[in-house]
Amino acid sequence: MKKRIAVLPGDGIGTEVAEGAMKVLETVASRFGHQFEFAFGKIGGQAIDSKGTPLPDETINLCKESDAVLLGAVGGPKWDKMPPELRPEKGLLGIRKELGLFANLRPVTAFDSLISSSPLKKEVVQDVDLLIVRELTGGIYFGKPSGRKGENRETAVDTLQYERHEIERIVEKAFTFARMRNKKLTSVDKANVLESSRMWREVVDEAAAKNPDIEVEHMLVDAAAMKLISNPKAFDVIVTENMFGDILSDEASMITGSLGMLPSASMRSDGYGLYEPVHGSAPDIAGKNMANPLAMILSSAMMLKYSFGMKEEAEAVEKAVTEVLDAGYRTMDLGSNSSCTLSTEKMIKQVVYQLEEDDATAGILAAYA
Ligand SMILES: NC(=O)c1ccc[n+]([C@@H]2O[C@H](COP(=O)([O-])OP(=O)(O)OC[C@H]3O[C@@H](n4cnc5c(N)ncnc54)[C@H](O)[C@@H]3O)[C@@H](O)[C@H]2O)c1
Ligand SMILES: CC(C)[C@H](C(=O)O)[C@@H](O)C(=O)O
Ligand SMILES: [Mg+2]
Repeated sequence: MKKRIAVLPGDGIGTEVAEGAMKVLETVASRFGHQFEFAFGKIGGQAIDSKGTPLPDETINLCKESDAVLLGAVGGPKWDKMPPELRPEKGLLGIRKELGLFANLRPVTAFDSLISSSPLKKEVVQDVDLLIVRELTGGIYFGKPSGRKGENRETAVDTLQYERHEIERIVEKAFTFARMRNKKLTSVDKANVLESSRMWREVVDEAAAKNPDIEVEHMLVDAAAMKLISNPKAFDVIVTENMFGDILSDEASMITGSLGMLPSASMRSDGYGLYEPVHGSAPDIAGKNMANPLAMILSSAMMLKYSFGMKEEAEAVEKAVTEVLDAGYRTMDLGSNSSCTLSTEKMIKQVVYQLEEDDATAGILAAYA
């Protein structure tokens, strides 16, 4: 299969980890006989510096003309004092909105060999496998008005607004995923305070009545934050609005041991998607060849599965990552076990090597079959 992939490495460790996803995809292409063409675009601080805007039109067009998008990360202290419209994050929010990517899937999987990397107890994290379905193009991130008011700009305004149809489509997606998994859906809101959350609950209840095969529960976001750490195994699929999903997913990353382990897919209904790690540009470790590339690599596996329908290829990538971790290889964020601590580049090489090894083993097994 021939596919064109837009690559937007962005800032900080974004460029380092995007390299990993491309190397892994090249290996997948040669192992499975596909052709992946990478087309590069600028976003975030990188785009501000060279084009004067965090989201140049050519980047939007490049994404629209591609079969899927890979994005590293945006942001950094260099641009933190920029006016709101010229912040790198505006580029990320803009591309999500522009491409209509309303459904952000953030799977949280506890790898057996990383149980001791988590700050939580072994019995709490072992076997956790949950999916956060985060609404991505509405809510307080996009509400109008927003900004400063008053003679001395002493009033700051952010507006939390949701249209019913925006809630309906994300809730429908969440039911679909719950059906494909363990048929349990937890809707997280703040219905004891927010009107948008009360409408959210109404929509979920209506959908629950139409989908009686799915067990549905409502949970307030503060309690959900607590439960995610005390008993994450109680969750299967979590559906929630934009900002709650942002916060809960970083929290949930600690179940896996590191923010550097969480991949994500930002999708619309036709299967088109942008694939990005949950983490940011990590200015504290950027340029040091220390970042964990696995969240980005696992995001590329999500791309293979969800946008290209390449399930076997996606599973091969996930298997290679699991094997590398089982063999004891770690990046710094997963806890320093000196002899097996790898740089970003070496971790990428290890995953590529494992993918090639698995291919050779599959070839040998086929010859004997
Ligand atoms: N999707 C995105 O592009 C995205 C997401 C989150 C934050 N950001 C931006 O990134 C910048 C930094 O934000 P932040 O520091 O709050 O969040 P961050 O996710 O960049 O980093 C938080 C902490 O996690 C560590 N970390 C993150 N990813 C890692 C990886 N792959 N390997 C090892 N350690 C990793 C960092 O070193 C840091 O200590 C900000 O400008 C923010 O707006 C961008
Ligand atoms: C950088 C920021 C705009 C972004 C978000 O809040 O959506 C990030 O935190 C994420 O989780 O993808
Ligand atoms: Mg976030």
